[in-house]
Amino acid sequence: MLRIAVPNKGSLSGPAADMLHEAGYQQRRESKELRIVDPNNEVEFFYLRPRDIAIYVSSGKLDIGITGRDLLVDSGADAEEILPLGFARSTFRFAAKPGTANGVADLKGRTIATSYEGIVAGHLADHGIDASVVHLDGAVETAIELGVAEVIADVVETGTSLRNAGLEIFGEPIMKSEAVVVRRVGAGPTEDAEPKVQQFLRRLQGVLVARTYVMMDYDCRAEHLERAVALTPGLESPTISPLHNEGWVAVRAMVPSKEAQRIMDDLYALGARAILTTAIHACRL
Ligand SMILES: Nc1ncnc2c1ncn2[C@@H]1O[C@H](COP(=O)(O)OP(=O)(O)OP(=O)(O)O)[C@@H](O)[C@H]1O
Ligand SMILES: O=P(O)(O)OC[C@H]1O[C@H](OP(=O)(O)OP(=O)(O)O)[C@H](O)[C@@H]1O
Ligand SMILES: [Mg+2]
Repeated sequence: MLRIAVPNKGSLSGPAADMLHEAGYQQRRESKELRIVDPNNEVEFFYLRPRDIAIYVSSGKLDIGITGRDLLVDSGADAEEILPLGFARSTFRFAAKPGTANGVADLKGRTIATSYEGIVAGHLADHGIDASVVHLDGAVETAIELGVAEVIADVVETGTSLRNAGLEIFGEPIMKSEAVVVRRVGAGPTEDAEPKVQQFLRRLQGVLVARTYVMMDYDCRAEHLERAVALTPGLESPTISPLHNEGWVAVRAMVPSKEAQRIMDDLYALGARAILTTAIHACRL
C-alpha cells in the first residue's frame, strides 16, 4: 500500500485534499482524522503538519508527501521535489519599516524574525552576511512593532499582511514557493512502491492538465487550415476530420484555458465557425 503524507491544516490543506479528490482518491470526512485508507486505490493517507511532511518522507516511512517548496527547503530534510502542483503560490521576502533597508547587504548585524530559519540562515550564508535570526511561530509581521526584530522574512502572497503592518518589501525574492510532491532523495526505480508512485503522479498531472486546458472544436475552410492550426497546435497535434460539406474540415485541439477567448476571436476572424470549447474532466497525457 502506498503511504502518502497530506497537509492537515493551513493554506495547503484544502487545495491538496481537493486535488486528491479530483484525482479519484478518497479523502477524510472530518478535519480531525489523522489517517485514512483508500482500499480501492491501495493508498493510505497520513494527515500531518505541513512543516513535518518532508521530515517524515525523508525518514522513508512514508513514500511521498505534499508540502510547500519553502517548507521543504526550510526543513533541510533529505527529500526532493518531484512535481510542482500550482497552488499555495507565494514568495518569500524580507520586509522592514520603509527606508530602513534596501538590500541583503543592509542586514549585516541586524536582527531578523522569521518562521523559516533554515531558508534565512541559508540565504545569509550564501551572501556572506552575519546577522541574528529570531525564530517565531507566526504573525511575524508584528515582531518589528513590538521591538523583537528590525527586519522580518516571511511568506508574501497579496502583500496585505505587510501593508497592514506598515512594512515594505526590500531586496530580491528569497524564493518562490508553491505546493509540491516530495519524496526521499535516492528513492527510485528499484523500489516496490515505484509503479504506484508513478500512477499517483500521472493522476495528479492529469488534474493539472484538466485544470489548465480546454478542448476546442471548430470548422474551417481547408485553405485556412494551416493558419488555424498555427493558432491551435494542441499538445501533440490537432485532430483534423473531413466535413460532409466539401472544402471544410473539423479541427479538435487542446488549448490553454486562459487563452481560449482570444483564440476563438482569432479563429472567427480567420473564417472558422461553430467554435466550441468544453471542459476536460480528467486526462492522461
Ligand atoms: N497567504 C498565503 N498564500 C499562499 N500560500 C501561503 C500563504 N500562507 C502560507 N502559504 C504557504 O503555505 C505553506 C505553509 O503552510 P502552514 O500550514 O505552515 O502555514 P499557513 O498556511 O500559514 O497556516 P497557519 O499559519 O494557519 O498554520 C507554505 O508553503 C507557504 O508558502
Ligand atoms: O501576503 P498576504 O496575502 O497577506 O499573505 C501572507 C501572509 O499569510 C500567511 O499568514 P497566516 O495568515 O497564515 O498567519 P501566520 O503568519 O500566523 O502564519 C503568511 O505567514 C503571511 O503572513
Ligand atoms: Mg501561516
